Amino acid sequence: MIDILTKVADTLESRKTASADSSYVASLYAKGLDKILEKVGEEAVETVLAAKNAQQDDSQRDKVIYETADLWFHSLVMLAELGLRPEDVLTELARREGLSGLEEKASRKE
Ligand SMILES: N=c1c2ncn([C@@H]3O[C@H](COP(=O)(O)OP(=O)(O)OP(=O)(O)O)[C@@H](O)[C@H]3O)c2ncn1[C@@H]1O[C@H](COP(=O)(O)O)[C@@H](O)[C@H]1O
Repeated sequence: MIDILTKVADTLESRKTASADSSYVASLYAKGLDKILEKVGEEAVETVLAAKNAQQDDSQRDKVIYETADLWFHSLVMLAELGLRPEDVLTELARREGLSGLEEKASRKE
């Protein structure tokens, strides 16, 4: 399933030469990084609101998945705009795997 991140990232890369009229991603690139960051922020807020609603109402759980997909997608566009890849983030997560968050935080304070 992680392959989908690579596949979408490849599509996002190919949209760098596409016309803004034919591609939503190309239209975001044309508007620039600030617009992309605005979308990431907007989708993050929508994800938080969906999660809070799902806490009260199980029927809202699908909305959390939908909004998280929007957030991940726009984050991938942000990475692409900056010349970064989802694999870079996955490598960082892999580096952290098994490293206790509490221990890591404590080591920063020393
Ligand atoms: N995964 C996605 C994806 N998820 C969400 N979206 C779009 O993201 C947009 C954001 O939704 P909103 O409701 O926030 O947008 P809006 O109100 O139209 O936006 P604003 O005017 O407020 O900026 C919608 O147009 C969605 O269709 C996506 N658009 C594209 N992709 C992937 O990107 C690929 C390339 O897309 P195109 O460049 O459009 O061909 C596609 O093949 C998909 O794999």
